[in-house]
Amino acid sequence: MLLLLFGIVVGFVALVYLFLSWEFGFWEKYGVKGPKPKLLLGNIPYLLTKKRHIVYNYDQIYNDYKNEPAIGYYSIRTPQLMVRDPELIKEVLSKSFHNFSANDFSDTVDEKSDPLLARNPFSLSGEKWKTRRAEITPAFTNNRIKAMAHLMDEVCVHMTGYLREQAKSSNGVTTLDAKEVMAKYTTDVVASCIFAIDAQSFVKENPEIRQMGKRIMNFNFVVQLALLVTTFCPSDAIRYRKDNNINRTDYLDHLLQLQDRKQITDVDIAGHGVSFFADGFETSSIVLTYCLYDLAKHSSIQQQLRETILKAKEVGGGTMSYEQLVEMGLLEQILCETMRIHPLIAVMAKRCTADTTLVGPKDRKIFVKKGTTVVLPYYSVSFDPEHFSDPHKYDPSRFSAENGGSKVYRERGVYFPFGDGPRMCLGMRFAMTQVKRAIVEIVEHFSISVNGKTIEPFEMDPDQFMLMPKGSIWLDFKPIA
Ligand code: HEM
Repeated sequence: MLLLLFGIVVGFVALVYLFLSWEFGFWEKYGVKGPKPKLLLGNIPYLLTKKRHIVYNYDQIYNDYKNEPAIGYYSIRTPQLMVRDPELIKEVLSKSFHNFSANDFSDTVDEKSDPLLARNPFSLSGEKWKTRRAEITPAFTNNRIKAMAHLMDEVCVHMTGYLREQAKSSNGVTTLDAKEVMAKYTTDVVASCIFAIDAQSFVKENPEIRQMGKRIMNFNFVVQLALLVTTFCPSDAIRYRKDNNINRTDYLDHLLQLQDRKQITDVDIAGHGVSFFADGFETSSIVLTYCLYDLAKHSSIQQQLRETILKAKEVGGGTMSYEQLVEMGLLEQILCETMRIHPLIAVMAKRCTADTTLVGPKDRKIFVKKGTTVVLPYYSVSFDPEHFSDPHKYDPSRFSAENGGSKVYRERGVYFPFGDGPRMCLGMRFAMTQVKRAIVEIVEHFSISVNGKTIEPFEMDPDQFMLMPKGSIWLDFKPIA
């Protein structure tokens, strides 16, 4: 009896072992080099142990295989491919898009249990993705964003008032978690642009919509999005606008026109609204936080930007036009460098949608099987001295017009903060506008410096999907008289 029990246990352990290690010869079979995986953990141990952020595992793999165009590794037990060569990165994002048209987690969202997230282009593939993307693309034209710019102005007034108040009650300088302040700003802008509501993040102590936003970023989507929608469902806004014949050139207006033309449902509208909210506020607030941090660290660049802003306003007769804002060269360079030196994500993960062979330098052939996850190591590429000289140095001038702007790096396949190709970020123009508007507002009215509460050098927080340092970023805001 004891022997039988022993046999069952040994058999079970052997089965588990086989299950976990079955695929471990995969990359060797296809002649793709890569690190030896560990049982249970594969090559991304931080995924399970959470000792550090997974970005450090990916970065190690990237740097250990400098001469390989692509590296085969294992996520727990699953073979995945890291594409390292910039030409191949371009191939995956653009040239061979038909073979890599899905995001890694596309189609994992169930439309029945999560009808709203299932309408986000980010989580779709194939025809459904095409349809949803086509539905909202016209909402992000230059004219539509220009028409929404005054909503950003309104939020900026609230933000400046809030920061001034905070400074007044703290002897002239206020120390704040910059990420929290920037999230208030982007939440209010996005809520105003989608639902035409004033979320009052700078007024209320604990605004409901900020609470929802925080929970959305905890990835407990099903419950949270339902909550968000029941609280802020645009149905009331839709009914009100229809009943009162109100026309505003905002996102909701675009969706209502779409409903007239294409018979989409209220749930479709809510889905698009929630997508905009989820995609729109967190990403931009992190970029904003990092940009303020860089300016706080480099006071001469901060001052140079302040002078540029004041000059532009002088030319504009005391105000800055939308065109002046989006075309301000120095601000563009500063933001490009922020998005390089502080990547938001470790890797961009795509799924191979048809068996294909990538051809690397020296005619190196890499077979990619349908279903394989292919990651593009944005973080590591950004710090690769082969692509960016002195990569850890903050230097906005590398993106100056004389040096060819961001275009040169994009064309080389080494700079893609918004992705590239047919799935490139839909909200890029909107994001850049809301980020630029807030930077201009703060730099014009406040002198900013890094507070000692910020833990440096940064160690990325393993509990967050997007790259944010542990303890957040704390800045001192001092009003300029
Ligand atoms: C600075 C802020 C932002 C950054 C850095 C950013 C970055 C990205 C990236 C890297 C992707 C993946 C691209 C790819 O798969 O090739 C993406 C996709 C997307 N982004 Fe953004 N994003 C930002 C802001 C926004 C905003 C404000 C919105 C909407 C209001 C938005 C909407 C989307 C959508 C809908 C997709 C999915 C596109 C598709 O799969 O077809 N993003 N974004």
